[in-house]
Amino acid sequence: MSSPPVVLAVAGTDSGGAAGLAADLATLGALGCHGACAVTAVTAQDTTGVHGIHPVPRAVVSAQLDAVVADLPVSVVKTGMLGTSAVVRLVAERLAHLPIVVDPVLAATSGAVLGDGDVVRAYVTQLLPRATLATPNLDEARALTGLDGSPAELAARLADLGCAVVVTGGGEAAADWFALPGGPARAFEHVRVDTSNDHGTGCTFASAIAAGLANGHELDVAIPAAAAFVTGQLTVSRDWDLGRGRGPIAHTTTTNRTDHLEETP
Ligand SMILES: Nc1ncnc2c1ncn2[C@@H]1O[C@H](COP(=O)(O)OP(=O)(O)O)[C@@H](O)[C@H]1O
Ligand SMILES: Cc1ncc(COP(=O)(O)OP(=O)(O)O)c(N)n1
Repeated sequence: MSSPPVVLAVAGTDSGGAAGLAADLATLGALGCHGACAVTAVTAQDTTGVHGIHPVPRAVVSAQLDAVVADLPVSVVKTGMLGTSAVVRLVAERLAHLPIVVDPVLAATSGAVLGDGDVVRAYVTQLLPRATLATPNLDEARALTGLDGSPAELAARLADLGCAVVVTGGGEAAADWFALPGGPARAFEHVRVDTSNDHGTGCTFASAIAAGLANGHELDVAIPAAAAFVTGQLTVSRDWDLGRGRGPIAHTTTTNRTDHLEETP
């Protein structure tokens, strides 16, 4: 049997298991990839919000990147919460030879700040010009551009930094806006799931795109396929009742596998 493609997720942890590395590794595994990881921050987080953030020192993030890249054939890098401008610069310097999908995490849905002004500047000047794709939501696109335009305008403006961009349309919108450098944005429309169990959608979406690229697909295939994956997982968790806040998008598979239990004597 051939080995799966390897995707390196560089991101923070969510103790509630909805967003961050929990979402990344579950999504990568579900989509046929081996997920390696470098932890950038530990958050005390649940469905109601972020209660504490502990950034991992740059040297410890660096050691994790070195260990993975020296040993595993990484095809694609996916970044989530990087936490500090030093870690944004580190990723830009150390991993620029690989395709990078950047989810520029600046805030959680609850409003908690996961990246400050220095982090925004480091994304704009260091990482986005070296990235393959960035996947900001509308608030993150506004913070990165300093503008208050439409999702299409912001996608096109951000793409001028040198990478492809998808401005995601959570909330009421059922479209994501995709732009390549120098071109206008176009919409990828998809079905909207009516649910409040949507914590972790951004991480799941970006990881699913990274898995699509690692499996050999182009962006214009990987992006709508990732949106379809998110829609499917939101449908699985639509009626769940987990936690007191915005519940997790499903990271389970749609089938409940029990065959391994039946084989146990
Ligand atoms: N209720 C929903 N139904 C279907 N797709 C959704 C829904 N909410 C978000 N998405 C999709 O999930 C992906 C991540 O978007 P978004 O939720 O905006 O990211 P973030 O979690 O970073 O704010 C996008 O493809 C977006 O269109
Ligand atoms: C540790 C950590 N990383 C990223 C996020 C943001 O998650 P995302 O899926 O982009 O968005 P929300 O689910 O918060 O809307 C996070 N909360 N924690």
